[in-house]
Amino acid sequence: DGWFSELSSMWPGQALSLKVDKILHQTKSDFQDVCVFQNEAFGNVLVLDGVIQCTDRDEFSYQEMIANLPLCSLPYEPKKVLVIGGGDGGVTRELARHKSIEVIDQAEIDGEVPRTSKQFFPKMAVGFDDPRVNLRITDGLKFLEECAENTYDAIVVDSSDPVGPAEVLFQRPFFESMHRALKPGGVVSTQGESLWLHLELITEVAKMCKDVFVGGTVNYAYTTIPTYPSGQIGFMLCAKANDGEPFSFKESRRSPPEGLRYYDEDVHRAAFCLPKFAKEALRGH
Ligand SMILES: NCCCN[C@H]1CC[C@H](NCCCN)CC1
Repeated sequence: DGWFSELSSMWPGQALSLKVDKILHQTKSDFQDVCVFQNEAFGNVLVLDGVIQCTDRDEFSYQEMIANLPLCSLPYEPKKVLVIGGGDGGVTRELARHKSIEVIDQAEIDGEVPRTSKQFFPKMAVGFDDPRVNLRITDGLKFLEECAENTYDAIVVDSSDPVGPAEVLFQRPFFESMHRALKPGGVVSTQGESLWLHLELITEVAKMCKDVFVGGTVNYAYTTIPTYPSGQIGFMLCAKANDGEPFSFKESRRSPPEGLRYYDEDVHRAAFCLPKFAKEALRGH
């Protein structure tokens, strides 16, 4: 039997390998290679351009955290949220657990991803079945530039890495368009890469976010997830200023929805406890 190794210039000299029990799907969309294979340890594995996106066994860690760290930090009930990316549907599933939400808009650039997820990851694609979800196959940056200001309580950016279609989602114009689209006090949660692999990038993004979210709050948090390089991944969390109202992501203010397996209040607090080398880098000294 063959093995899949996640070789990438983004993490030189290292690569997670997973045994390929069976290749279930392989295609090339307008944007990227799409592959699904079966692995005895993690179930179905989704790979885009050779990079692991999610697996049956551990996807809940990332999806629950990227959605609940921002939403449970809000001091009020969110009504309108936006997902950029997230074509596998997992983040949408987690947002839909929040009953106060009335509208979940979603902009995913590659229609092949939801199509593939519906066929091979039904437990994630279930997110798209919720009547509040408006999935559009479109470029997230363009979607944001066209949406009215002060529209969303929360925006979740479930992106791939800053190589390929998602590169623009790590740059200033994109964060400025999110800031404009958020209501005062609104929050953003983005796929924020790993402290062990991309601390310089994370530090640059954090600095840029503090400039864009002037008067607001920017924090980095992380979760453990075995199938991402270094076994963990982080989230950049930004809150738009709201008339000088104090705000912090570090305490959850709303109780978590039912049915979670990773996120709770303790995990919320712990997610912001960074190792010394990262704290110092992010504090800018
Ligand atoms: N909805 C799940 C998709 C999550 N996106 C992935 C997050 C991890 C990333 N590689 C790991 C990067 C190394 N820090 C690929 C996209």
